[in-house]
Amino acid sequence: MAMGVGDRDGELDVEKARLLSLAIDFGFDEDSARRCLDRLISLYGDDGDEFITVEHCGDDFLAELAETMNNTEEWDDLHVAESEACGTLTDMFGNNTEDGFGKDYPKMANHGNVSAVYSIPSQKNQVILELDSCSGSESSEDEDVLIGNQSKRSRASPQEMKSKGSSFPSPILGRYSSESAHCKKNLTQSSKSLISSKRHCSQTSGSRQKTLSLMELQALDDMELANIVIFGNTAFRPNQHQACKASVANRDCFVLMPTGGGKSLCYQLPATLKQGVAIVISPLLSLIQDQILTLNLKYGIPSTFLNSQQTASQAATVIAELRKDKPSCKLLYVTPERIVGNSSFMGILNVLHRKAQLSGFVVDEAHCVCQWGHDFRPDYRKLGCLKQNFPNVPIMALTATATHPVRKDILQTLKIPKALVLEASFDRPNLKYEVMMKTKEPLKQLGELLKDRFKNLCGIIYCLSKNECADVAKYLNDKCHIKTVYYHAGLAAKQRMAVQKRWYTGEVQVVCATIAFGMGIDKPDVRFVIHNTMSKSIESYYQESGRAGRDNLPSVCTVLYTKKDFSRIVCMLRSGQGCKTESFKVAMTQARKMQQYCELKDECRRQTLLLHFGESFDKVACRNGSNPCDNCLKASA
Ligand SMILES: Nc1ncnc2c1ncn2[C@@H]1O[C@H](COP(=O)(O)OP(=O)(O)OP(=O)(O)O)[C@@H](O)[C@H]1O
Ligand SMILES: [Mg+2]
Repeated sequence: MAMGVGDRDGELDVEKARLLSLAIDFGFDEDSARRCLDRLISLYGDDGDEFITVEHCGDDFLAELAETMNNTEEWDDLHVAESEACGTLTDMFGNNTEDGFGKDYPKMANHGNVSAVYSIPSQKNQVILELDSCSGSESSEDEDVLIGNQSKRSRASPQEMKSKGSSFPSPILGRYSSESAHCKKNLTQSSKSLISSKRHCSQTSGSRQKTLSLMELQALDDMELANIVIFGNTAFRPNQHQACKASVANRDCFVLMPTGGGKSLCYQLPATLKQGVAIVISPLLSLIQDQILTLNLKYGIPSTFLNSQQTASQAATVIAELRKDKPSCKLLYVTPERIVGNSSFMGILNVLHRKAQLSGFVVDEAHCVCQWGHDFRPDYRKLGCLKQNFPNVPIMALTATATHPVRKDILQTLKIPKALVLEASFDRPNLKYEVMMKTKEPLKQLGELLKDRFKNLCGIIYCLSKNECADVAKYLNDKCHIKTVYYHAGLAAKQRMAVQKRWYTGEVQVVCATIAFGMGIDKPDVRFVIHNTMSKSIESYYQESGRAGRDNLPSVCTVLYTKKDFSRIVCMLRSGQGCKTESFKVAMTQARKMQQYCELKDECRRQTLLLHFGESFDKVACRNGSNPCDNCLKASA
């Protein structure tokens, strides 16, 4: 039946009212929304019904509205951080080198003095393995091995372990032999410092300390031993051992673990034990930088990288290393662009494979494969070429953020349908989730929150834009006398490094940052993560808030929320996605879910987060746990 003019007018009014309330609900002001809507309707035709019959006109309207807002906030440009990350790596590894790892590597490795360059090891609590040599004899039969959470001062080499009766594959022994003398010396000194280090440990961490008898030591398999000796961990976390075993058995494997769950170990450890080189595909140079520094400087595992921003001679050095009969590097990090459509690199992989020196592929942050994921990288989509070209080389894919459809897509795209799927719970029981409505004076509210609840504690305050970072930090410093630094990709690389260092060393406890701060951040004792503006998706929120409490001690994740912030997110998404309507719509759907999380009145926030990743979770566990979310706390009051 044809629609009459009156019907159409009525429908248009209803639709206009719906769109206006949508805009208001998303935090836009009513006048701007009304002006924008009238303009759109007149653009679409005399009576405007062409506009309202367009599917998803709500998204189009919001996109248009976002553009008319002339938002002047400076969103962060992660590409800047990326190119500078490469600069840092190049500085460190480029100046030399016969072995492809840079002349500074052995020097820094021996002194363990990395904090001057980058702030990793001195912050790590757990890297140590000490032999209690009170007896004065290094090879004494009844010596125990003490492992625990202490600052890094000495480390036993696998040779030391072997002299105690354990077996260890020769490639490792060979590599560690140069460190042996250094380690032995430290070991004889260790008894003196043992008591003080025990005291230190009990003060700094709630983690267990454990003493292994020789019998226990001998019962360990190579992987368990490497976990202790090389990585300084007391034990495996859930699924790590299985993942390592799958890799050593050349089986494809898909590892799903929460942020900070310890995914890196799942491929770094087997790569160290296996013959040849593991190729690690990672999406960001800054992540690669972090990993390379940690592997070389902290664990002494030779690792290197190839990327498009290296000079020809730097790349040639790495390639020459790979062409050796037995390359000494154990892990080679590349961005996906290096693999996809790069025939010369494929040639190098072929040669490695023929020499039986290609130990496996690792696809880190594997959710980037997925088009509707939050960090889609088109070249990740083409990584199916790995299995096609090297069907017998195992692939390990890892991610912290994957809903069920995303997981399926990852396995399909990488062509590893039969991969062993290792899925740990995404729950982080030590994190308390809460949302607070912003008051009329949100900065004052933030200052009071920090003073009342997080005094002298280390934390991150996430902001949406560069200006917001600087403004919030200024307010906290000037008005609240809380020492605060800020960090975004617009700062020069040197400034960013300096900020990170001040925060890592505890000189400053609070950092206001955009999402540029976080890639590779691995500080164990972050006690709070406050979102001064909500994240753009649940996935991003889970990842950002997940930087709290990596030491498993209680920590708080707070969102300060107001509807108006959602309109800022829409503006950001609009300017970020440009005219790509489809991706804008996907991004909007994700942002709406985040908004729903913020607006939950009674539902358990932990359950909502986990449900988003397809994990069913009984909210009673949150309510009865030691860190219930704000809604569960309210319910049990
Ligand atoms: N078995 C273990 N025992 C103690 N600490 C561990 C263990 N495994 C990993 N860790 C530590 O946990 C921290 C987080 O590890 P890692 O960076 O691998 O996490 P991730 O799962 O890759 O996190 P993200 O999702 O943020 O990338 C690191 O400091 C690492 O040294
Ligand atoms: Mg990781």
